[in-house]
Amino acid sequence: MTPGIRPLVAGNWKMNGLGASLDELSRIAQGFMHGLDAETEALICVPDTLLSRAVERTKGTPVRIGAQNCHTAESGAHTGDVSAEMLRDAGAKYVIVGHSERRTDHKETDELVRAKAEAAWRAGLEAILCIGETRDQRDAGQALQVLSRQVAGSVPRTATGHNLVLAYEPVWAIGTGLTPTVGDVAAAHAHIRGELSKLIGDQAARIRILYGGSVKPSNARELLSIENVDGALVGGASLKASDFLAIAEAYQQLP
Ligand SMILES: O=C[C@H](O)COP(=O)(O)O
Repeated sequence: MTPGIRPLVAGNWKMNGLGASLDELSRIAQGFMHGLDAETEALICVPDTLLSRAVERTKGTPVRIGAQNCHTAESGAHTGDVSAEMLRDAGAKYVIVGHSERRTDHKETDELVRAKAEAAWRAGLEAILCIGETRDQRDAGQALQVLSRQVAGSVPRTATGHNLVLAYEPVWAIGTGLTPTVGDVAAAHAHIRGELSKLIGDQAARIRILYGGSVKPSNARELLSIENVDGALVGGASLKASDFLAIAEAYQQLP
């Protein structure tokens, strides 16, 4: 946790969820309506096909809806792509950019990720920008170096605490049940804050840095209590309302 920063617990449904999964979303929204601390911001990033319906389901609740990717252009001849403006039009408030699955599957570079963050801002969305090292990079002792390169290459210099959230997701921890040690998470987050500070100065202290990678109810409290961890980006466990709510509750119970 970082004093003075509102924590964010965000779910990323990835390419999961048909209409029926909106019932889980309704349960999440109910959980935040009744009993969960309003100090913790809640967000679910759904597939584009569910955006409008998800916004409808969460209307009047504290849960916000986001998307998982956007094109850099506002409109044009880009078959199959969706612009940040279109996501905003459908009711999204956030968009994830540079998730490692997109960096790998679609060969997204730091430069492209930076352009997507800027496209998100042009449309009035907040960007959740993902960075993180692979297993090989960690084993080679290059994790912090990789994070430095990704921050310098993909974070626009106009980033502020109002338009950017950073997510540290070690690639090897995503969907594997593995997590870094508390010491490694603390070192990575402190390093990211330092690199942000070199890039954007004082605003670095205002930017939320989420941890992502196999967050579940049983490890949420430990992970979320680490210094400079300002919330979580949750994949698999965000598909089940009871798990997602338990993760958010873990945050609420921190001293
Ligand atoms: O965006 C979320 C992350 O990729 C984490 O996924 P996971 O919680 O299933 O490991």
